[in-house]
Amino acid sequence: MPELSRAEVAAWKAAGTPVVDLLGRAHRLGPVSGFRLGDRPVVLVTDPEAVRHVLARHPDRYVKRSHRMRHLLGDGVLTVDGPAWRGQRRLFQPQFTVQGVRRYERAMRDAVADVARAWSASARTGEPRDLVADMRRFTIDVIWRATTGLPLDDTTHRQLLAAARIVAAVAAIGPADTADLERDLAEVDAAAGRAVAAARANGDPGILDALLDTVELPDPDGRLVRDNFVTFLVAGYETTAATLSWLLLLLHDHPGDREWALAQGPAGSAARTAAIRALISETLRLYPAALLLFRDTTEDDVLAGHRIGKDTTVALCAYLTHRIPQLWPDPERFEPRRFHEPAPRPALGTYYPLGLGPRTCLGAQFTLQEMTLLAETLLPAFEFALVGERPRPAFDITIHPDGPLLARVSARGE
Ligand code: HEM
Repeated sequence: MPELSRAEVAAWKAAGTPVVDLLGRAHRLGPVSGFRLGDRPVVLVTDPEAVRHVLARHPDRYVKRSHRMRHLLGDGVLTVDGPAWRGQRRLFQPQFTVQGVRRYERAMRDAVADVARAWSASARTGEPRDLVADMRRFTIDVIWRATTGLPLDDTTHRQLLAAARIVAAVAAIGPADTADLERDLAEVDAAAGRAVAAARANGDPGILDALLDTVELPDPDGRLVRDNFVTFLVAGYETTAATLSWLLLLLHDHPGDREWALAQGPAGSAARTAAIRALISETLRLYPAALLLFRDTTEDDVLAGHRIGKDTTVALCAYLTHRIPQLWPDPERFEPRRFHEPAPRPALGTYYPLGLGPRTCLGAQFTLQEMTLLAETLLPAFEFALVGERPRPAFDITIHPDGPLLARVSARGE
């Protein structure tokens, strides 16, 4: 297998450039390539056939092992593997189908209405807003409401933002300050405790109900329900907020595409929804929020004609697959019509912002629905003009804007 030399990896480290540069160098060697991080061999996979092999055809040979986020997420559905994972996934699955997520639509619409109210107020005063902060608050609000039935209050918002600091600290290469980590964990746990209590008291259906009602997965100390609340928060808020921030920035730069989507049909029509979904799909192609998916091999295998040994770490990078010109002509261009009929659906393994195979994103329909509802409400009602510096992509655990997206919002009539 083609491999980056230790000298090339050392040169990348010395240059201090983002990890995506290292990945890009390895990717140029071939569709499956290797490099070493310290003593650890890593195989980078970007080729669609190999992506299918790892994620969809042989998930038993390529498994999730010890997760860096275990300290924060505990034994929730994202981190565990084997029978423990299967039991939780089976329990939650019905709530996250296209039908299942309809039960959270009111929570989502109420959260969208709060954003629209805040934007209307800013449109009247002309005060710029940070749209990244707005999208973060919105996505936390949706998860909070879908769990508890209550709107997000400022204390809870502040406490749950601590989860993002923990994720960043664990992902950072240097040693984290454990005192800060423990303090942040206590903040998250305080809010998680209130979420679970409110979920138990709430008569409406919520995302934790499957666990609260079950006898299949006993949870006497309430740990599993806490772990899954934090899992849904961490898996669902920064990823969705980053995607919505990129969507707003891309539409700011490509106003013609926004007008195209709105012109496909009147408000509430299936035709308009399909076009808005195409805007979202193309945003997820250019900025698939989860930068890398990791798996470990349980046995020797042959991947794209290369032998790889047991206990090798495999990293899949949708960001690089989504920019292969042979798969995606003119890949850097924002072109939502790639995802709009009569365009064919992308072949399996060429497009996987939400993963693939049995461990595909549990919240896929949930996130698509919340993003669509937000876009359907805000795009026809507001214009926004950037003020200040334009954020660039930061490549951490997620691909997110590296700073605020300051914009002046104004009302527009449809
Ligand atoms: C744009 C937003 C989102 C993106 C890009 C995204 C992406 C992903 C990806 C790529 C995976 C697969 C990870 C792997 O194979 O290793 C995943 C898994 C997961 N996601 Fe999402 N996600 C998003 C939103 C959400 C939301 C809103 C929720 C919850 C409400 C959620 C819950 C989960 C869970 C629980 C898993 C683990 C599933 C399992 O292992 O069985 N995600 N997500």
